[in-house]
Amino acid sequence: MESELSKLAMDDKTESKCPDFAADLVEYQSGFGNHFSSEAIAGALPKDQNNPLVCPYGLYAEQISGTSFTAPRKLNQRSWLYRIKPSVTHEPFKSRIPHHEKLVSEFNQSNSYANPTQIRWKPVDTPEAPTDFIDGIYTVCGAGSSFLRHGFAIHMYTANKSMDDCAFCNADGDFLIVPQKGRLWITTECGKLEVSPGEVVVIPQGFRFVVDLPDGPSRGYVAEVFGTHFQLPDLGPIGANGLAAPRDFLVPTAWFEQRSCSGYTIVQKFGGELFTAKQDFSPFNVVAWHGNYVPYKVSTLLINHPFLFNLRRPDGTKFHSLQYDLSKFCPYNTVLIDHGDPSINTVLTAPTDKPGVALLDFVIFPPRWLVAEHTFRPPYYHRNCMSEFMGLIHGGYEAKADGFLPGGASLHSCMTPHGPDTKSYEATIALGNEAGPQRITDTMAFMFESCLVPRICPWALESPFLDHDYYQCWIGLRSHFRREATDDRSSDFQNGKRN
Ligand SMILES: O=C(O)Cc1cc(O)ccc1O
Ligand SMILES: [Fe+2]
Repeated sequence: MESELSKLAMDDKTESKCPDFAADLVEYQSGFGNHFSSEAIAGALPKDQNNPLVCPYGLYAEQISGTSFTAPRKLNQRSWLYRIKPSVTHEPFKSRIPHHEKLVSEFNQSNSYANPTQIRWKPVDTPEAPTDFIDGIYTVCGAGSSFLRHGFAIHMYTANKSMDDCAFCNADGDFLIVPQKGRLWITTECGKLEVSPGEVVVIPQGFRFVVDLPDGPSRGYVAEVFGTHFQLPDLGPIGANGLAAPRDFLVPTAWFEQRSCSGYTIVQKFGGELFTAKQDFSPFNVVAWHGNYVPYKVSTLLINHPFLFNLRRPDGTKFHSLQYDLSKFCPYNTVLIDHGDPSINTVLTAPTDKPGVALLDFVIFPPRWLVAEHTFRPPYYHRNCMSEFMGLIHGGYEAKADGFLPGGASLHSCMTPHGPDTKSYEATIALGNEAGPQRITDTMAFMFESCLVPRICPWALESPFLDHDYYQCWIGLRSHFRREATDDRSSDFQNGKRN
């Protein structure tokens, strides 16, 4: 056993930086909330105990706790990592220079604004200057505080370059990353994850990870939660099955490199600020691990549609469209009347202590059938005590005929009225009561919904991508009111002949 690791030590590489996911087939374990275990070298996991005096292969045992030691068993999350050197082997943390000015983890009047207006952003351009995932992530809005372990932040990222001999670690909260353009090759201490648009990945608080961009320019959304973790929603009367299935969540298998490098940098996000610490080896030196505190991904989304991204074939040549078949999420919907609340499409929820009140829900609007009778089928007009941030991964959104574009975003805060734009309203009414079953296709929108009221960061409000005309999309909604009693279900009424 010992000799296998010494052989690896002789293979000590200094040159390879971007792990070759294609050559090194990424393997996963499946399940949600399981107690997983994985060994890159057989026998590397200690038997019968977590921290023996001497671990197999001379590895160090290190625990990472995602909940307090004393959290109730059903909520308790921790993993044991068996690594070549412990994480502590680094120089002191220093404030990162140049400073990253656009990350916030404690929202207050000094760094963000209250604004009840309906807000929409156009998709941002990919940067021209070399920008990696860390440089390219910026906070749009959020509420609460990472210091007080209650709150959330919504970030977006746009990047064009892989991270280079540097790993990110978010001490503030869990990241739920929703790529919109370009795959992410994410190396974590538990192993590798390949995440494509149409999939999402959760990197829990404290894990070190590297983001490589195999397709070049990349863009997406990130929800960060402080003081809690994502879980699957209860299914209530739906029953034991439906929505996101536990077995569709994929967790990495152990992967390590024993690579010494003169100035490996750990970039730690702590209280929204970035700190760096140098070490002389790759932090991806975990030979085996076990536990239930782990990064994971899920293909929640999408049914057979082409994505227009720059992807590479196995032979290295580029192609520009890829057919994903990711019909994993199992949507439920109304089958007779009325538009159901969007909570029916919750993929993951980060709870608060109040039953049924989410710190942050991740909800999707996937392709599906609409069959409701004499019903206004698009999302209803509404005001919500929860706040709704929306993004669009692909295609169009049923409530917005124009202006809500893939890679763009919108924010409808607590009690801010919103709903279908004029064009979507008129088109729906024109279809009338006789509309048969309709299949919504070519779409994947999502919502981060929170019970906390977000404050908005100045750069998001001053962004050149802010859509100043957003309100116009509702201005054309005209009154259809008439005093005579009408039969709401008559096709005349539905056909808009009432004025
Ligand atoms: O505002 C939105 O577009 C999101 C949304 C969708 C829906 O189907 C019902 C309510 C809701 O807030
Ligand atoms: Fe809404």
